[in-house]
Amino acid sequence: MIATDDSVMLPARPEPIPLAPERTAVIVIDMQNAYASPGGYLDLAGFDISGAAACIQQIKGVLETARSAGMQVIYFQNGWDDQYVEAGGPGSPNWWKSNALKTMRAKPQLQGKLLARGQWDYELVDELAPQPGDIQLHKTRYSGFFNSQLDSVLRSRNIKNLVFVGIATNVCVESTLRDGFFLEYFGTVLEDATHQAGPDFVQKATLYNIETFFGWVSTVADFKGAFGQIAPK
Ligand SMILES: NC(=O)N/C=C\C(=O)O
Repeated sequence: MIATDDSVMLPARPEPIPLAPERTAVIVIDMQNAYASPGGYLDLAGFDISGAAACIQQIKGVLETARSAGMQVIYFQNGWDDQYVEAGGPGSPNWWKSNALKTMRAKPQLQGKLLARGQWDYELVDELAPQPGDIQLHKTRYSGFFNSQLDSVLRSRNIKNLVFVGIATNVCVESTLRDGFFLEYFGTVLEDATHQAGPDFVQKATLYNIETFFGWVSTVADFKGAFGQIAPK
């Protein structure tokens, strides 16, 4: 952990973590209609997204606090070109495991609609529109570090700490936090600003994994409490 004069202690499990706002980014994972809106991919594929609306409101509060404290906000959007070339064909495990691709194969009327750039499903939810100064990145696989600009964007800004919010905790949030761990980033997830794809136990399992092996777990209230009074430099 890197504590500087500017660091603020964020209460977290398994222990508080020092975060200097200028060395910290909030990573907003895939808050697209696909993952957070009724009629989006996860909903159509049969996942319970009833917790997504609350998650959106929590993230909104986190981003207001982060921006006013001078933290970089980075949005990810997950998906592919409209021909799904970037999704990979049968030679890619993504072609076999992606529930979006599987749903479209089962329901051909959805072909071209799910997670395709230019479609409603791919767009960020209206409530979380990026603000000037925020960075928007695209990814084609679960990890935000894979084949993306994330690492260079962070290194060029001397950012070492990542605070994660978004959907889904057990897939893209966890994948990105884990890859960040291997690249020497300190990852913290705000548990009540995330939502899982699957039963409740997968949320618990992911938080256990993060807290025990890969990073830290905190809450929206603790994040706001720690950074709510800070003015940007
Ligand atoms: N954003 C995510 O966590 N995505 C999870 C599943 C998928 O994209 O198929």
